[in-house]
Amino acid sequence: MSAMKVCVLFRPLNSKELSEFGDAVSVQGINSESFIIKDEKEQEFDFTFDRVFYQGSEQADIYEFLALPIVQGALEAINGTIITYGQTGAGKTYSMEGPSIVDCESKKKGLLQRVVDGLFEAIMNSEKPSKYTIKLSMVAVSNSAEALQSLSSGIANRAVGETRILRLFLTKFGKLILVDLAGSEKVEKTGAEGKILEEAKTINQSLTALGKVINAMTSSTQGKPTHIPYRDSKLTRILQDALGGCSQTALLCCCSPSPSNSSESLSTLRFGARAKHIKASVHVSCKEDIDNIKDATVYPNVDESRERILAKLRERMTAEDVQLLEKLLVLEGIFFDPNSVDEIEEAYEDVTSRTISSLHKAVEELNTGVEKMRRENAALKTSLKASEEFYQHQLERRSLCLIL
Ligand SMILES: Nc1ncnc2c1ncn2[C@@H]1O[C@H](COP(=O)(O)OP(=O)(O)OP(=O)(O)O)[C@@H](O)[C@H]1O
Repeated sequence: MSAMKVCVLFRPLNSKELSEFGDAVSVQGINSESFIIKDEKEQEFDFTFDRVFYQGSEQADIYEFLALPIVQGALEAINGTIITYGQTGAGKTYSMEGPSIVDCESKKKGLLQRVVDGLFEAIMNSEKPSKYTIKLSMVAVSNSAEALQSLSSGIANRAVGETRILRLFLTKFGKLILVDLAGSEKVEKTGAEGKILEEAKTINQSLTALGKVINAMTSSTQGKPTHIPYRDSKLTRILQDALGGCSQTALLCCCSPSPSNSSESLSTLRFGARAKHIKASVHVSCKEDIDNIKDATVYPNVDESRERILAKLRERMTAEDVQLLEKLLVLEGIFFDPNSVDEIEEAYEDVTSRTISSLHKAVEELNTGVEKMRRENAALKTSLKASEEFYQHQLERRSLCLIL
């Protein structure tokens, strides 16, 4: 089984598509996993995914297949990520949030509401609900309604068109990330100008970076470690855990079934097909990590959490290096929440990369210095040789005079 669960959703035809093409569709279902799609030239392409949700599918079915195992995993300390991908208007936000986060008919609730409800329900039904704390980016929330209200107001404050990333942290347990990616269509098709064009370009850059990461992860390397360019964009950095770490990830590729959008749908499906090939082997270390987390004792206060993080760093570095790193973090003005292992790791990564680049700079300077000294040395040798020849010549002349 692939490490990433990849599903496809075909939303219902919208009124524009219906008026232009009637009820014509480019998709022909084979079964719940496979279908055929025709491009503009009527060429057929067949695809198979973990599950295909055709027009008229229930939001509850998508949640149960795609997200429920991730919610259950979060309670078992496995990080989870759910991503919706596809062109503008393909149904990403509808799948994630339904028509509205709060005040939503229960049948139409999206993945977000169902994940939050599912999480609180599982916690309330657990033997010891008090051992769980849920944080929404860093704000503690105590029930589903409070969480959804905060998410709803947070979402209302975001610009339309950008990628929305929602993070839910279960302190001491898993972290859940829900990502509603920005539209994946080509910039030209949006007809964007000015500020919107600039925004579209940034979106394209982060989607390109995501594509590059997935390509790097799925390229055959014949046993050689491949460089995965996670740091190329904020999006791929945030998704680093989801794509390469100890995590369960689900990707919902949202498509229009209309022939008018077949080329964009095909590009979304090809992206999904590529993501499906991310090897399960990148998750091999997961089991051990999860067992370690499960076995770990509960750390009730900040000092103990900090100690746990430092202990983790000590495993990789000498005590002296850890002390230096602590000092460096303060000097560099990198502040972090001592409760969050992720943040300290990010800070650690930042310091490491900065240290590496200063080392690179120092090596470059040294090389320049060495080169300069080499040139000076060569020049000295040449002038020494010239002096030797001069004196030799003088000596020979004097000897000649003496003989004469
Ligand atoms: N499964 C669905 N059932 C009914 N209506 C849907 C469904 N999916 C999408 N729609 C409708 O299609 C329209 C566009 O959907 P949506 O806003 O989710 O697109 P999107 O992919 O998030 O676009 P953008 O990238 O612009 O955010 C909305 O009016 C939404 O109500």
